[in-house]
Amino acid sequence: MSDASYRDAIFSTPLDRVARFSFDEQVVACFPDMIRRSVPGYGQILGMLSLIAQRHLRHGAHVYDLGCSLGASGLALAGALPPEAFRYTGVDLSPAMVERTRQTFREECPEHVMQVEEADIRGLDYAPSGMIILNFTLQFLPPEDRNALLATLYYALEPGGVLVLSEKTVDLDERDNAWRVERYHDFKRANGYSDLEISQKRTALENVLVPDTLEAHHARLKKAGFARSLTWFQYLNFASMIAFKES
Ligand SMILES: C[S@@+](CC[C@H](N)C(=O)[O-])C[C@H]1O[C@@H](n2cnc3c(N)ncnc32)[C@H](O)[C@@H]1O
Ligand SMILES: O=C(O)C(=O)C[C@]1(C(=O)O)C=C[C@@H](O)C=C1
Repeated sequence: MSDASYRDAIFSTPLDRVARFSFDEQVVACFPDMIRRSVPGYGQILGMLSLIAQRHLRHGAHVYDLGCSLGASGLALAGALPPEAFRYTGVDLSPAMVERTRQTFREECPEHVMQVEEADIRGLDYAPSGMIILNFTLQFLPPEDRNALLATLYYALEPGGVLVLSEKTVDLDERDNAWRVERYHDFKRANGYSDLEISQKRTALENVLVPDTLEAHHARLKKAGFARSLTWFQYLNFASMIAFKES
């Protein structure tokens, strides 16, 4: 079955050398379990994406899901909106993710228009769209590439379009940051991860997932052209923002 998922045990045994985190086949095989146990509020964010689409999306508009992984956002939209309500393009750089997601969409929502492209989101020729989703993807781009991508996305959005940006975040204040990170590690422990798994994953993500502050995100969105953006969800050091293109 295409949605079969194994329990994430990637960092459960001591590794001589912890390699940089990458979205390879090992991660793909346990990704649904990994993201559900590692991202506070992940399910709630997915649920809200379809409510946001129902409110903001022009009938029949195009939706991009950038860094779509296994297409969870696409499945959420297809579960809530009829086939004629939107056309979806998921984009991901990982061949293993793309292959599996194409199969999932064929099996789970054959009536909906669901495309998946294997590409780098920094080099795409974007079609006009009503909604663009960046669900925990911008954090994996080199920081120097983030402004240009958001400016491109601003131009790709139709008037009245929305960008939803979910990210792991940091606090400028060291004590606040430490408190959030410690409670995040408690959250992971409560979800069955050991101290070894938490620490080895942290090492693997160093300089791979580079988080920004919420203030930096909103400033970047403004610079990209969005006159208005707000944080609609926050749970510890994970947040989701929405930015509006004026109609
Ligand atoms: C944390 S996952 C995203 C989770 C997914 N959006 C969800 O909601 O389930 C980040 C994804 O971004 C993809 N990615 C990272 N850099 C990328 C790039 N430059 N272009 C396209 N995809 C990229 C990775 O392959 C990975 O699948
Ligand atoms: O496990 C962590 O520390 C995370 O930051 C979670 C996180 C993410 O935020 O993208 C990191 C890598 C995987 O893609 C899934 C979730």
